[in-house]
Amino acid sequence: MTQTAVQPTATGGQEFVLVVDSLVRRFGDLTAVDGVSFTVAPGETYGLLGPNGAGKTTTISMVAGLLEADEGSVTVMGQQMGPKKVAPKRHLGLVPQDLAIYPDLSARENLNFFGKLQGLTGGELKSRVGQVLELTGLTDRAKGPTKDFSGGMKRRLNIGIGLLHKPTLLILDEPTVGVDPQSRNAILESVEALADEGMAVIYTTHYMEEAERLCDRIGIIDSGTLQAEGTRDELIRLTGGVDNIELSGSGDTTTAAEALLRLDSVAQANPERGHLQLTVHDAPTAVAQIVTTATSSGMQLSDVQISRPNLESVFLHLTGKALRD
Ligand SMILES: Nc1ncnc2c1ncn2[C@@H]1O[C@H](COP(=O)(O)OP(=O)(O)OP(=O)(O)O)[C@@H](O)[C@H]1O
Repeated sequence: MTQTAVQPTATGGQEFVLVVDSLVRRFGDLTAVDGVSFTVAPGETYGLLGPNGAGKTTTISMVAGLLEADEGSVTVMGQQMGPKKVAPKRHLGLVPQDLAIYPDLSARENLNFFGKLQGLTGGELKSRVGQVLELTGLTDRAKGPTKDFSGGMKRRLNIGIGLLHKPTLLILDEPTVGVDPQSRNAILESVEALADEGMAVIYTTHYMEEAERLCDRIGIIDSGTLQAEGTRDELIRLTGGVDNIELSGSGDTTTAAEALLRLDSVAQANPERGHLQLTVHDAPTAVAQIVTTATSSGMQLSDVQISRPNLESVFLHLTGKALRD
């Protein structure tokens, strides 16, 4: 669960699409990335979740071979990555935060242009462009200059360009920042479809809902360091795994609190006038017994609210600050 250096395997790392080992990158006095290690397996979606300035873009710039690492290494399909390396870059599709499309060309013309740059020709190019237009939901808008597109449509096309050559590993850097809800959903659905087809994906975001929905494993990054990594459930267990239940209503909350504390599921009970705050284990299972006990010990309930920990709680627990400042 906690961060450990990942050793490339005897097979040259090929059981993983990507092995990132102890990466460090400094800008002057600032250490933007400070010993980050993680792996991504075939078909896995790995989320890098952290606030602005955490070091996500710097990390993936080194993963994509755009930026030299000061220390550490990146191995893609068993090949060492770096700014001067060509072979490992063929496995990657990088979708940067900044748009790289020609505004006077249509979506199809942009895809044809970038497809040719990537070495696609003839029937293969035509069929890939058609598939990518479909996947990004732009088939109906394939004609007409892209300068007329919404921000979300431009971003979908940007993703499409990264997919043309069928990369083994797709890297998406905050692909939903500033897009409308409809495009956001279309982007998330496309990523799910690609992962279902077996593509490995790195997805950076500061939206915890996106990480929760898409990612098989999540690395929580702050101040250039991976604070923890694991599945959503593994990360949530780091918070102690306790849930909160708030009972509202009239009656004797102090007596109800005493009775509730005798239940195995209730760890803490704080009575206030008209409210009772409970810290409990496994709220969905425990709630029925809690309601019965509170009612039979003198509370008349008007409302019951359950809140469970999420990745925001994990981030708060690990760093003492909110994910979205
Ligand atoms: N070329 C650079 N020169 C100097 N400092 C840089 C450079 N690139 C990044 N930084 C600094 O490194 C730190 C990490 O930045 P980075 O862009 O990797 O974070 P991020 O998690 O991707 O944030 P965001 O969500 O805002 O994109 C920040 O403090 C940033 O200001």
